[in-house]
Amino acid sequence: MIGIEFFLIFSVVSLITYFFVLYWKIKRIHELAIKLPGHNGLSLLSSLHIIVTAKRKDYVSIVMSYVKDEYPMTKVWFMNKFLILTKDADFINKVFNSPQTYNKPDLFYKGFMTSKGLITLAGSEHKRHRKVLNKAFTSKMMQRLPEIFDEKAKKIIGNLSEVEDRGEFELLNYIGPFSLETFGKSNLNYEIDYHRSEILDAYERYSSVAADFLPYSIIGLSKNILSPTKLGRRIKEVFQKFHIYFDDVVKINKENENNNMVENTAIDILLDPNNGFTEEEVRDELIMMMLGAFETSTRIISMVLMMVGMNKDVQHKLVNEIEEVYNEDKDAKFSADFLQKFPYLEMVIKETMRLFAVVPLVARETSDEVDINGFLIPKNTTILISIYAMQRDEKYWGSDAHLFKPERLENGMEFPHAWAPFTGGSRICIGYRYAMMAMKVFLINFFRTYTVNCSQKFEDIESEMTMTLNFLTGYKVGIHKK
Ligand code: HEM
Repeated sequence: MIGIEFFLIFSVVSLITYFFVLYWKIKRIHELAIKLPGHNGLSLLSSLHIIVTAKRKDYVSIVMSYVKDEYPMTKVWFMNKFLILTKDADFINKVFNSPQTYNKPDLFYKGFMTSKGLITLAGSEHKRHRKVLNKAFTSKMMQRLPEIFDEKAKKIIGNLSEVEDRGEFELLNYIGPFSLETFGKSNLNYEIDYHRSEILDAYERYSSVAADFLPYSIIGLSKNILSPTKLGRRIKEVFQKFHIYFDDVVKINKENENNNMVENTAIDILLDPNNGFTEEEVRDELIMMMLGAFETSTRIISMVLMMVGMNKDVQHKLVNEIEEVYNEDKDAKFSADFLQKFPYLEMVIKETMRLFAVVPLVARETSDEVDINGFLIPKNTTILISIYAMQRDEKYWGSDAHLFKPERLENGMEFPHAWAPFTGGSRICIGYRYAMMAMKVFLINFFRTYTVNCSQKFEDIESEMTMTLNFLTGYKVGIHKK
């Protein structure tokens, strides 16, 4: 009897102590959180309710409904974890540039992705990797890219002849090879054959497990905890496939050390012993770079073709711009300078990326208390940045913010920080200029050969938000030879 009483008293005292320590730890966070503007936001119960009941396709509208216009942030409590959600351009710009908001939260990134690549690395390790890898993306390195992009674009456009004048077809199957094969040739010194490559199978499995894992990551679970479950085993299998593939790419590069196509590509830099990367770091960087490059570029090119296919006036203007440039010089070769001659094309791409932020939500974690535009944000706060909501905010883009109108960019942007599909600051996408160049080269080649039509109505597009934004309604267009 005494034993049970003692046990009960001990348990109650332990619980009280536990909650007291927890409370003490987060007291300061609470004190600061209360002073931040806005209503107190989501409680634990409402956060849980959303996570349990929401479908993936609802995530976009849920985020949109919680980023309020009247406040620069929405507060969310999850257990003892404090999060803020924001779409405020000035606030976001400061977050991208503050040393105290340099790191990523555990949420999705560390719990799921590989740990030694740029997307997840923290602090000085990230800085070291980034400084070295930046060398693969300098202006000098960019000069060799248009030729590779042009060769691959012409190959894909050749393949498109099998679907020309045959009604609408799914674009991703044709654009995917362009993004993946250019990535292989320019970053891995490796010719990937999209249709025969195991990497595609691994990638498709990855997309599916990443989406399934998302709700678990929000409640703080990592792939290690899930390892005994079916999902855990699927995740392990996907990463094993990536490892086998990239180990092979590394092996081939090492064997061909002396006859590399180009020096200083990403893989050359990673394998250079002077840079001191471990085997695991090399592999993780390659996986992350591929994940960063492939889906994003494929989706944006496809989205641009759909937008142009829906807007005859835009197509007319775009084709005119391209024809005028080539009328002046029929045999013009692609180069960074040459690509400057297509300002309307750039507007069309940027407007598509504004409406459809392919990475809709990014996150940072405060490593210390930090003043962001006059608001003191507590240490260990997760800042969720809704690029999607910011890029559709009427405050920055006017009452027609929800419409596709490349002309709005004619005289530059009134609020340049409100356009951030590659984010900003020191963790801005490393492939920003690479991606813009690749997309331009592909689209110029495309519009010299084909016209495009898309019967879908803009307002009927349904999107889902996982790690990237995806059109649930597909990416269908028809094409006609000019
Ligand atoms: C349209 C195409 C692309 C878009 C929209 C895009 C967007 C992004 C975004 C939003 C981030 C996250 C930055 C952050 O958390 O602040 C990112 C990071 C990254 N992207 Fe891209 N990306 C694209 C293409 C590429 C390409 C072509 C490559 C490689 C060749 C690439 C490699 C990376 C890497 C390695 C990172 C991590 C950078 C770091 O944390 O230092 N991306 N990208």
